[in-house]
Amino acid sequence: MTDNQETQDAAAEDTTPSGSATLPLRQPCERLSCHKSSVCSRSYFVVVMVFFHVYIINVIALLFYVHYNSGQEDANRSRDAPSSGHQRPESRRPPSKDELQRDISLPRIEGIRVGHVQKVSLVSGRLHEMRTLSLKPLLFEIPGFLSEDECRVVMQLAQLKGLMESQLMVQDGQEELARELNLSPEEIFNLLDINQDGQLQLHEILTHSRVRDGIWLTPENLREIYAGLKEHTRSSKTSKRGKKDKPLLGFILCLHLFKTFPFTCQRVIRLTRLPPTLVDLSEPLQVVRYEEGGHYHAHHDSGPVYPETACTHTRLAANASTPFETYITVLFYLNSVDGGGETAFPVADNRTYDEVVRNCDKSNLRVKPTKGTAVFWYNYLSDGRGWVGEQDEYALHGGCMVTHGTKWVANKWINIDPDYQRQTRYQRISVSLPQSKMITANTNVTNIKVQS
Ligand SMILES: O=C(O)CCC(=O)C(=O)O
Ligand SMILES: [Fe+2]
Repeated sequence: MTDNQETQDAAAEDTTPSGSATLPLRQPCERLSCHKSSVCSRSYFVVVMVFFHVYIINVIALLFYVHYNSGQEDANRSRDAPSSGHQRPESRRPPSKDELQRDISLPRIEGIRVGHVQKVSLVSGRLHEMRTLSLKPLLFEIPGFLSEDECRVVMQLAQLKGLMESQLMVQDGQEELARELNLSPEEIFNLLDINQDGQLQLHEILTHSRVRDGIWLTPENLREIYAGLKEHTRSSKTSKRGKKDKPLLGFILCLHLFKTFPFTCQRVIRLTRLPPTLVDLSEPLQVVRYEEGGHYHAHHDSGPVYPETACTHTRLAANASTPFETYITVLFYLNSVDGGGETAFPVADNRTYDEVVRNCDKSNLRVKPTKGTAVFWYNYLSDGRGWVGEQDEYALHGGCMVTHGTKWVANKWINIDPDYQRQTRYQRISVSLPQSKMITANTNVTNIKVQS
């Protein structure tokens, strides 16, 4: 034994209670050659055992983590999966406690900085780009959100609906539009048959009974449509389109939207990352058409939605004392406008403007309408705890005057009651209602306003 070794062994025996204080003094090969009965080997044994246990615990924790996460992903996937064809959204079944908890939190997209582009997965097999247009309000632009075909169909359907508003019977000229939609009677039936049970319940027709703000089809109107449809469906197998089509054609436009918009709704959920229940229970799409000279003065969308003007589903919860607010606006451009028609945000990112803007040119930010593009913004700030805070004054916006051509847009307003308790109560009641009582109007074009 060398002097050096003796010194080191002495040091090893003179160890602290943990026994580890002397270990770094040894060379690795020397440590291995320690005698079994020495303090050194006992400390080693303890250290190795500790490491071993920590390792095992880590492995177990990792396995738990992987298991838990894959479960979450499955749940998310089934939640996010586009409702193919005629499937109803999952939210129709009563949610579990966990789902409810998740469904009442409000994630917010980060804007990062003006001009920042992030990829979003809205449809399978394709990524969309989402560009931050302003941070105040938090405003994004997504080119190509709707396809050309989708824009066309929404405009045609809205046109048909507009024409239908005066009467249910199809007039000359409307037939041409209806023919363009090219729907077979079976397709019409399918579109009506929301729950796909092969039968038409009255509530499936009632869902679309709102003609325009505050005006509903009468029970008599509905009975006529219902009778006409049954007759039509029966005769359609044997005869070609004939006179019987007529009462139906006016109605197609409401129904067809079921086919067109569930996907839009799904995309909005993916885009905003909001709980599906919330989007599902919000107002139906509203279509707006501006003729030349048409414009919309600067305003906030976040005004309350009162029962007289709220759509079917919001009527369930909204009453004069508990109005819902428009938390998010998603605005779709259905066509590119030949001249003017920009959506203006007069005070975006810079509160320099102190009067109601009448001149679009002076707005801080103007978005040019481009077919298929969607823009969306938050009308409310966050309260910092994941819930609705103050109304965002920067969300002031308007539609500039259309100088050439026509402008078509559609609004999807996502409604929320800023009162957390009321909102959660509302969601709980709505999602646990049986489907037949659940009034789902989330895919209905409700109105055409001409702003002039
Ligand atoms: O037409 C636009 O660009 C804006 C429309 C709008 O703000 C609205 O309909 O509330
Ligand atoms: Fe607006």
